[in-house]
Amino acid sequence: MAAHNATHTAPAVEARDGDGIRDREIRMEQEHLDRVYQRLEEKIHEAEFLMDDAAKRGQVGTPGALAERDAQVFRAGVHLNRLNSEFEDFLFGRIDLLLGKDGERGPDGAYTSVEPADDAVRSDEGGAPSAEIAETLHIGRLGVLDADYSPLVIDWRAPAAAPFYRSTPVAPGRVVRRRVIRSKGRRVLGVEDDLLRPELTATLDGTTLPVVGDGALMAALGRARSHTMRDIVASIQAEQDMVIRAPAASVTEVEGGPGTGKTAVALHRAAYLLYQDRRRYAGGILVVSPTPLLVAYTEGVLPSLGEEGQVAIRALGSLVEGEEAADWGGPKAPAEGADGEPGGPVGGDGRVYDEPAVARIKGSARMTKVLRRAARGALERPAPAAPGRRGGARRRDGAPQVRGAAGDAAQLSFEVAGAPADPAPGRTPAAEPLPAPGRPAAGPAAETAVSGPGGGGAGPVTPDRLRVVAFGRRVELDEQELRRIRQTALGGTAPVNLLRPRARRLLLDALWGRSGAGQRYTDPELAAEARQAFDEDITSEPEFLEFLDAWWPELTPRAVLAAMADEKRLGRWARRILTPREVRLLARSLKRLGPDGRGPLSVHDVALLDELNSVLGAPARPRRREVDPLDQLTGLEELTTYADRMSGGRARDERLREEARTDYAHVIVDEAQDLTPMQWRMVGRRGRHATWTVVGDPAQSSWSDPDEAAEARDEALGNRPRRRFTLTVNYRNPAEIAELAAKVLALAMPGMPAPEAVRSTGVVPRFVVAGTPDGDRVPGGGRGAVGNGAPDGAGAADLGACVRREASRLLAEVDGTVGVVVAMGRRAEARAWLAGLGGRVVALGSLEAKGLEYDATVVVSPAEIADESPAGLRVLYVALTRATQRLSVVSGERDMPDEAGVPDLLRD
Ligand SMILES: Nc1ncnc2c1ncn2[C@@H]1O[C@H](COP(=O)(O)OP(=O)(O)OP(=O)(O)O)[C@@H](O)[C@H]1O
Repeated sequence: MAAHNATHTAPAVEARDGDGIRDREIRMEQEHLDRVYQRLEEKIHEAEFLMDDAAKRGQVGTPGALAERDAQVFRAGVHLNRLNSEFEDFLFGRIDLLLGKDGERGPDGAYTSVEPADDAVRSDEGGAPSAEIAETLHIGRLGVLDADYSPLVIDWRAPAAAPFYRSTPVAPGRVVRRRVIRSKGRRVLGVEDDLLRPELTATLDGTTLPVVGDGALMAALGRARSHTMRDIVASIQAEQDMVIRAPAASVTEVEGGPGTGKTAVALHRAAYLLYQDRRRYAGGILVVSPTPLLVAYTEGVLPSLGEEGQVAIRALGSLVEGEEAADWGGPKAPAEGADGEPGGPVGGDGRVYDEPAVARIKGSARMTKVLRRAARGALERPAPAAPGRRGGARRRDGAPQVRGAAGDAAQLSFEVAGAPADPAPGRTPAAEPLPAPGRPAAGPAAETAVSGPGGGGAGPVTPDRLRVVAFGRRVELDEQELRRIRQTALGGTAPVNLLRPRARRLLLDALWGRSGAGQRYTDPELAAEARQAFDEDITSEPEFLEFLDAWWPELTPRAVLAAMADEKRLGRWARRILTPREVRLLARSLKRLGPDGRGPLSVHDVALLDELNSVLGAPARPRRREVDPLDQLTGLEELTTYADRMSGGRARDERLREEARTDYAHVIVDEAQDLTPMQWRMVGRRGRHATWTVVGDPAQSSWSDPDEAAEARDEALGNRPRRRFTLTVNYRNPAEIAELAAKVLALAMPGMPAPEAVRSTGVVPRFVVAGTPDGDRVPGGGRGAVGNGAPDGAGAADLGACVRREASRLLAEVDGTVGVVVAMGRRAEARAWLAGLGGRVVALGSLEAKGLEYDATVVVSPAEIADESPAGLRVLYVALTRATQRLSVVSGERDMPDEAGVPDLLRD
């Protein structure tokens, strides 16, 4: 077994005893747990009394009493909820401590000093050191004080609990013995001790301190895995505890290889921060995970730590309000059948997944500029391919002309004719002449005529002419002038949708200028009045608003993405930024969206939408009152009590706050190595004023350009000071599996140290070759492998049969889960291979395996996984490091296995 530098050491052997001592110790802990539950019950009664009392106060009826009642009900409700929670192991730890140096106690009743008093340890006559235990603390998920305020349980996040995690035999501080208590509900099942001062003869209440068990960490690591992650609160290791309790200020960066507990630590840190400063962090912590699968796997951890609903755990594809990527684990898109080409439509399994070449384009920081240009360019909408008659009473797309009412002070005439955004050189826009003004030149007179919106799913085409008859004169803004106005309005970097008022003003300026009306007034005040009336008349015409809607449409991010599916237009926007091939791939992939922008999104599309959201800006909207459908029916407001209304209002406020939240107090990024530059920009927008915890492993990155991503990461994190930590111990993989994975690490990132595995199972990985008879395998091939020679032209059927056999074998060997990891392109196939084997086995694409773990894994064709993308070797490293107990590697033809079945990539 590999040595490890974690804190749990082999306890002092002489202190061990048989089952008699164990049973006695369990009994003692049971008595303590009974006391804790008795106290909890008292607290529950207290809370219930409070609620009851508060309800009575409500009957008094004064507003002050009602508000007080609300506050009490709220507080008592929260309290009751927490106390009633079913904890699997409410109490899980205990430390026995020497007397503290200064003998002072903190608010929780525990001694505050970390170091022992000078006279805490005596030397007996023979020179053997001995000591009396001065303090015993029990550690649990919540703090519980006795009626006399002495601590029955210390919250695991309290400073007094830190020595439970931090003490090592090298620096034990005051801790003599650390005990992990295994309990379920109200029953203590077992205890596991570590002795941190084995040289000491310690006594508690006059009897020698016994030591029981083989160490809690190993017991925790050996447990079968389910489809959800467990908390590690009972066995957090010292180097992990340093991260969890790191001060929240600035940026905490954590690196560590597979299985070093990065995800676990990040989640425990969220719980710790809430404990430390609930006011600051409540509801304001965002945890970003790469996939919905990882979200589902981890989302039970915080509730198990007593923190429910305070922390938002979101997959990268779900960060934009109202949008969700139809990728793995996310909602399925309606399947259209895969066409096998990069960036093609939806895959056969209804999932939207961008091929690496497309993902690389969409994730690149270069997209920032392309999107900015696209958002401006998409204001112009080309006409449909076959133009109809234009001008006069008809638009060129054939939509009927609309006649509107004339204004009061001035009658105006508009004509709007659609035209392509990019007219062929030399084309002169033709328009029918407008009817002559219907009134004498003494006053402004005209009739109104404007083409209506419509024409194709993409909305109206861009009008290329605006004609107004005002003050008896025809005023016209032609295509060139309109374009000039648009360019002027677009100057600067303000969000496009917010520039509409500016564009409107520039249009009016131009019309006013052309009308020559300004010159008629020598008195500036009269001129200003006339101008105001002119503006009001024009802008009160619905036709003018229609023109504006068509000429400066309010753009949605999806509409802009859809516009980018036009390769020609995209080519213009991406000039000198993307290569023609990239333009082709990108446009092709965006064809998944219809002309109106509707359609399934990939996880990378979501980051593009978020960027567009900020480039476009949301126009201010009049607030709409929320109407209860019942009110609409009855016309009556439902009768509610003051408190009901208050709590309803509170719930609604909370919901609105949650929905609108884009800025968090703390952002935790898991698997940070995988964020593309565009995703960093998206996440960065959610933590502009936040402190950060960023955990990741560069060796597991599936992004092909780490330098570009690092730049975007720096930008998102800003110049806040950073505190760096490295985790070095692999708690997931046994040494036998870690050793094999290290070979791929050496290829993927030469010189990168692999984390040290903390345990060994004695079971070496199995190597199996598809297309060879299963029964012929010879145990004990290279490195203990099992192999049976080269493949005999293994096809997909052979591969499938072989994988199924391996999965069945592993299901019989382990109690928990089995993960079968294949190249992304084989996901649907792999699911079919495993059909009928039950819920313990899962098929995963290599990118989906990120962050997950299984009792056993089957890694299918390392060569296929490695060849799938430029980051393929790192992706393979991820696949090989998912197992907690057993690993089988199945090779196909491409893997070039040797006679022992070991594929080329995994040989020395
Ligand atoms: N101190 C600990 N006590 C018990 N189990 C632990 C401890 N630390 C980590 N583990 C376990 O090790 C496994 C790996 O942890 P985790 O998934 O957090 O690692 P990771 O560094 O995020 O891995 P990866 O980079 O591969 O995603 C989990 O099963 C976790 O519960």
